[in-house]
Amino acid sequence: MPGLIDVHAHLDDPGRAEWEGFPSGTKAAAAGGITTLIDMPLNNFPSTVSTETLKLKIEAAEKSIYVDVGFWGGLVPENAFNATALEALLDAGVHGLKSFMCPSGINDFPMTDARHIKAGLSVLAKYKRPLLVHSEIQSVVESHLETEDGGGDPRSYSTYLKTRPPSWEEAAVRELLTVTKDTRSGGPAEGAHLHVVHLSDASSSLDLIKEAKRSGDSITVETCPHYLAFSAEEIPDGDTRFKCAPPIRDAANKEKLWNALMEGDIDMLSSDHSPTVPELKLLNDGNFLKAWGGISSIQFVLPVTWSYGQKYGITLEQLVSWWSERPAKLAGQHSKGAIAIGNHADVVVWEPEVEFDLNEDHPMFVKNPSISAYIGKRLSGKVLATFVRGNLVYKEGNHAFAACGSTILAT
Ligand SMILES: NC(=O)NC(NC(N)=O)C(=O)[O-]
Ligand SMILES: [Zn+2]
Ligand SMILES: [Zn+2]
Repeated sequence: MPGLIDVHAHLDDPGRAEWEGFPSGTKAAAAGGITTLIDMPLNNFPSTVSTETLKLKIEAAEKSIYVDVGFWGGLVPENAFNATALEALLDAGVHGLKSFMCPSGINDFPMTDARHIKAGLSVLAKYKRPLLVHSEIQSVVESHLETEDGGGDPRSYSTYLKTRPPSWEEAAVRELLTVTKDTRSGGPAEGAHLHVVHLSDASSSLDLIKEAKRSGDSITVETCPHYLAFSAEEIPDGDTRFKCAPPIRDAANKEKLWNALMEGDIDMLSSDHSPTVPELKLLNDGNFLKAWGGISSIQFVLPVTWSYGQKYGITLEQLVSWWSERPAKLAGQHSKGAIAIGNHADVVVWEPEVEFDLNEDHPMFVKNPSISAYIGKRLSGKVLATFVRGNLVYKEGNHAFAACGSTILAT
């Protein structure tokens, strides 16, 4: 199959390499059949919001990556109204921009509002590159729940779930759609594209996105394997490995997400691999309100999608569409995403029918395996080998000696 392209991964390098890092993160990606990933501009320090900080990223990645790696740049209040700075960042090779509509949890990556996003889109239009948005708007009414005493037991998942209701996602999407109109044919930002990352709410938020697509807005949406594999009902008290934002919702929502994916209303999948050190996951404490939000998953997205998708009758062709073709298009990777003459030979060899237990004995290549929400699961779909541009980078538990992945810059 074509190698997977993960358009949403946080490898935290430079600056927080103890959370993940380029060597461990790309080794895990290769072991999971991912041949290209586009690294997010935050959780590393400093955040990737300028040509200088992009340079640090590229330096950190070079000679230490086992798969191809590209970069998103950050759209933040500091650069949003500075077209010259944004153009410099895009000229330097970021594949597009990423912004947050709520606090990101990272001090040097502040949130943006619709005005910043409108300004960003108008610059992106010239480059025909996308803006990816973390679409949640913190509402004042509910935010008191996020304070220390929570309004419930902080070890109980339902306490956390209530702090980030679907209305947060809906409010963000509603606001985004006031500016995505600009991307329509003939509009002031024609050529720009808006991509909603990690959708969790399969109800109103998704309905709004569907309607915008029908109206001709240039908009796509991804969801992540953890929203398709888990439901709120089954998350044990204190098990903060499952904390992420937006949160994993109830089983009925999960069912709706699968239906939307099967119907083509959700365009693609990404890992949103967002690990940290075990100490910040507060695994002993189990405090959902204080623990770091983010799921560690990059090595297992292929078997997870395949295993949990059996019930819905997913096909290999759908896997390729969700994990290779459409992500390649979003990231402007025209020589990737399909096995075709002239393309890079980015290939994963795997056995869909082979099952394995993801226990402590299973080789894990992420830096902090204990925080992964998938430990303890039985999955089907074993990756045998991964090739990046024809180079064998992973085979049956072993990696190539040389880290021969390339940094990929947009031109
Ligand atoms: N700072 C983060 O990496 N946040 C991430 N955290 C999640 N998803 O829980 C994200 O993508 O929003
Ligand atoms: Zn996010
Ligand atoms: Zn993320």
